[in-house]
Amino acid sequence: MTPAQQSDRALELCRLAPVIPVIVVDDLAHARPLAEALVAGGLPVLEVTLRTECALQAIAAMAEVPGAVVGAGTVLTPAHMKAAKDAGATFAVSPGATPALIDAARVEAVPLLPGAQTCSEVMALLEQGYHVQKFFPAESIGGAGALKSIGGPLPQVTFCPTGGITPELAPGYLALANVACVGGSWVAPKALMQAGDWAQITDIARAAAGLSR
Ligand SMILES: O=C(O)C(=O)C[C@H](O)[C@H](O)COP(=O)(O)O
Repeated sequence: MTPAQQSDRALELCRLAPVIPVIVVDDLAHARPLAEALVAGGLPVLEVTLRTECALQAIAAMAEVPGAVVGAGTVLTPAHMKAAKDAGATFAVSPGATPALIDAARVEAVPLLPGAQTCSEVMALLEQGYHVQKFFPAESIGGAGALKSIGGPLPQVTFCPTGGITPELAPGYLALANVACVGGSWVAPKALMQAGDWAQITDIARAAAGLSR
């Protein structure tokens, strides 16, 4: 799968909803009800970060939820890429990109949404064929203003900004021509997961799914 084909698929996923939940699962028992709650609220594309012990099992559990499109986040190495694919992840997100990771995405045929911060990083990824990229950590590196400026010379790159984005900040990103969707953890708050308040998570997801772009 070429980088351009990976980005084509990433763009399809980004268009399914305005927000991709960035999920940290500490307790495997939360995986299925969380995925059900988010899908019910209108957010089908789920990024499960490989930051916890049970992340791979959580991906497998969520992948069984009807309507869920489950991918892995915090994919840093070829080993992560392979493990994520084996668990059932259908896409991978990374805060950055390395030659080894890009090679692994091609070998494993997993669409990668690679991260970039600077114009040079954006250009290097574009040179390889990645026309859809994650802009991370969005709020710390200039926010929507920076992304709008990058769109001047590089309008052919579409972004999923992530990092520090809140429901209040999301519309400013979604209004930009070079933003397809945003990523954020606010739709899967730890406290509500621990409380098992899936109904409230569905409400938060519904509000996020209703953001216009
Ligand atoms: O894990 C990764 O691959 C990352 O790049 C980091 C995440 O995108 C951010 O942690 C998003 O979290 P918030 O800033 O709370 O919305």
